[in-house]
Amino acid sequence: MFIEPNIRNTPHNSTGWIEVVCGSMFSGKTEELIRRVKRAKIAKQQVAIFKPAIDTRFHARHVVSHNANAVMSTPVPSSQEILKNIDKCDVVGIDEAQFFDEGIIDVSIELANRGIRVIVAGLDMDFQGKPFGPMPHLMAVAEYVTKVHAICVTCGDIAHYSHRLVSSDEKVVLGEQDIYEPLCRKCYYSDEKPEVKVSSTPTENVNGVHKN
Ligand SMILES: Nc1ncnc2c1ncn2[C@@H]1O[C@H](COP(=O)(O)OP(=O)(O)O)[C@@H](O)[C@H]1O
Ligand SMILES: Cc1cn([C@H]2C[C@H](O)[C@@H](COP(=O)(O)O)O2)c(=O)[nH]c1=O
Ligand SMILES: [Zn+2]
Repeated sequence: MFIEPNIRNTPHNSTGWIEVVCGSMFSGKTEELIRRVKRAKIAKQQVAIFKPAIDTRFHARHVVSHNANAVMSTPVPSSQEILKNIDKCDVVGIDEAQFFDEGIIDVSIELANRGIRVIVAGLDMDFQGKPFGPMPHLMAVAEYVTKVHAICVTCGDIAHYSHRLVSSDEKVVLGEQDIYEPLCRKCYYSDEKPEVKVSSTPTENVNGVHKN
């Protein structure tokens, strides 16, 4: 379990840093982000949480985990909006970071250089097993990287991949268990993995984002 190196910014350790929490879908990234943020609040720290505006699956103004744990957040259309929405705060949480533009890297560095603890959660890989958006760069510049894992729905092993169950080559297709399942390496690369369903017609298309 991740233990905060300096939970309190005393005059002796008033430096910022970047933490990345990454893994497949259902691996507990959001739960871990919420856990860290709640502990910061218990330590009477000022916390601000952001998520990309396209991610409205559960709630527009909350970051919500798959087991219904939730904290208030500000949806923003771009990474620059995070800087505009920061007042006085000690900790900034960013969920679904894979959906942000590349500017999220400099924004995270800028915040950490200002003395803020930045906690970034996101998918390390897309459904094809390719690095997702700004995540690899964020992992490189972070002081701390935590990889979390789901349970493979086929064999019960540790899952590292998000297998898409509908046929679409779009990088971004928002969805849940109906569209994705977490698989371990062996099951993901197996020829016997569950067949991809014929593409369903997207019900919504916001800025090129399909929402099934
Ligand atoms: N196959 C699975 N493996 C692990 N957790 C799962 C699985 N399917 C559903 N869950 C639920 O998902 C929760 C994690 O949700 P969440 O933090 O939102 O994950 P993430 O943000 O990584 O998608 C777990 O605590 C568990 O209740
Ligand atoms: C693998 C993969 C996922 N997505 C989408 C599906 C969900 O809406 C989010 C991930 O949410 P979670 O909090 O990690 O469960 O991302 C996508 O658009 N493209 C992909 O390849
Ligand atoms: Zn497996």
